[in-house]
Amino acid sequence: MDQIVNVNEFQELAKRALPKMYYDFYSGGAEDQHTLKENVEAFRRIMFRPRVLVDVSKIDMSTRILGYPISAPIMIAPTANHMLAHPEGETATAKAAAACNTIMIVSYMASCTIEEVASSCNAVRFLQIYVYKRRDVTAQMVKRAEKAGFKAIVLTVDVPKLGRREADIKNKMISPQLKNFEGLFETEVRPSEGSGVEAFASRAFDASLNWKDIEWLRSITKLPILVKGILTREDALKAVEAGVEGLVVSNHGARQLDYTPATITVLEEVNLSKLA
Ligand SMILES: Cc1cc2nc3c(=O)[nH]c(=O)nc-3n(C[C@H](O)[C@H](O)[C@H](O)COP(=O)(O)O)c2cc1C
Ligand SMILES: CCCCC(=O)C(=O)O
Repeated sequence: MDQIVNVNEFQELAKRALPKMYYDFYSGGAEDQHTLKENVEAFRRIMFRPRVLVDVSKIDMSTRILGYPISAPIMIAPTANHMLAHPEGETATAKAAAACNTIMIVSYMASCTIEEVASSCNAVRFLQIYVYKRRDVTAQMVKRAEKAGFKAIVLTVDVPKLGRREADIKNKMISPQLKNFEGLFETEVRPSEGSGVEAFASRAFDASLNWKDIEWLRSITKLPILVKGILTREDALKAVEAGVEGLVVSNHGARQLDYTPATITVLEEVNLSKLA
């Protein structure tokens, strides 16, 4: 770790350290993985236009998200199953967020419980949620997050069905039972063929989720609501109409629908300050 000088080097180290099934789950995209490549390539096409002889002896990149100060406009996106990579799981990620003065969005599919993450440090935390057909289970998670001092709910809206992740299908990827749902809901599914994560998602996720359900979410929580997975101006406008407190423009790291544009390329289209 001491030898790392470029963040991209982490990927090669992770490949060496992790079982193939888990490395493929973390690093893979859906279908042809066209959008996965585009997410990187589109960033590469953006070049700097440097201006010189400006006093940069003091730089302040801090900003605020929902009123919470963060040291730079970088937050931790919700990602499932951190314990597949490290025994401390999301509690270690939360400590890193606290050390960097940023916000962690804890995944609904986290390996550690909401309460474990909350008591590990004082990072500002939001909870990402999926909506299960068993709405009572989702409602319970939201209540637990409120009680544990989470500051917002991030509703991920781009998984009506799990993306077709071909590596997970080939590896017969199994995600171990998630502690948050112990005694409530079985999350470890072992199909005889294909991806256990996909089999779980099609059993659990509510594919009927739609804009009206923002009202349902509003009725069960006082926390601010962010919608994650917007890629078009039309949907950004609908989210504003639905009265949410924020949007996360995202193609889910190319893990959902393939052949969507790279997220960075739609930011301008979705720019809220330009929405009329
Ligand atoms: C291994 C992995 C697991 C993920 N799990 C979740 C998840 O549980 N919930 C979610 O909303 N997004 C999940 N994502 C998507 C990320 O939150 C994020 O959208 C993606 O890494 C791309 O970043 P961007 O949205 O900032 O472009 C996951 C991504 C990866 C790589
Ligand atoms: C069953 C959902 C898995 C978490 C997720 O959102 C992802 O892997 O992208």
